[in-house]
Amino acid sequence: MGIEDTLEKANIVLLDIEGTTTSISYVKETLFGFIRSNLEHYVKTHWNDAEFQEDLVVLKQQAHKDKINKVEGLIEIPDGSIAAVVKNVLWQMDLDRKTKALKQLQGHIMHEGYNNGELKGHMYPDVLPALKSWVSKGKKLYIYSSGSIEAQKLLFGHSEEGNILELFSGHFDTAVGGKTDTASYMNISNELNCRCQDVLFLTDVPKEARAAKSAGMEAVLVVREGNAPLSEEDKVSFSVISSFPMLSC
Ligand SMILES: CSCCC(=O)C(=O)COP(=O)(O)O
Ligand SMILES: [Mg+2]
Repeated sequence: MGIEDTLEKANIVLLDIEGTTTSISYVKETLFGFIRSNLEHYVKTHWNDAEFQEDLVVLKQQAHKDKINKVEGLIEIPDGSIAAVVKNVLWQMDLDRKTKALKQLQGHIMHEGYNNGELKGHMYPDVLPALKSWVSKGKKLYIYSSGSIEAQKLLFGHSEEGNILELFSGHFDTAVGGKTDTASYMNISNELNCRCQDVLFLTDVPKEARAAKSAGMEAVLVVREGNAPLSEEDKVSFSVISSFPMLSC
């Protein structure tokens, strides 16, 4: 099967963000840099907000789980300690953890940056024209990212190219499961009421591509400047593209 047939066969395109639509440096340096710089101030000024109190409950639940699992380096969160919350979040960010607790709070902190114009979601220049063309051909587009659905909507709702949310038919985050778990892709196909074979998943991470493929989806690896290099085995196992139009007929 040629690479163009891969897109032709799929009714649904499921897209990863970091390393696929958007540079890793935007996520790691700009977005996470904004969160690191604003974290302490955010925690202090939102401490009594209902939304932050909910985030705190989830952070504490995660810390409790980490304690039971003897996670190395864990920063515990005693009641009322702003400093411990900040340290715990920075520790999780240093490890690039994908916990619900971290991603939920990150989404809430970045909200302010997108709303005041300090943050604009990065997209590679080939992404928007390709997405428009795929939608015009009847494809349905969905996002699946470790970033919370709220963070996904902020990025594409305040992108460098404007609000492009209308191109997407829906969003998934780790509420359906982790991105390297096969079951997550089955959960997505169940939620979309489609067969896994109808879905093409685009990602930069071979483990995610393997999980999607094990579920029965088609998966294509995306290489972008700054992404981790692919192994020879990955290059043999998957089609590899360096820009989205490489999939279009
Ligand atoms: C939605 S923007 C923030 C992305 C993020 O938090 C992250 O961990 C990247 O995850 P992805 O699954 O898009 O590689
Ligand atoms: Mg990625």
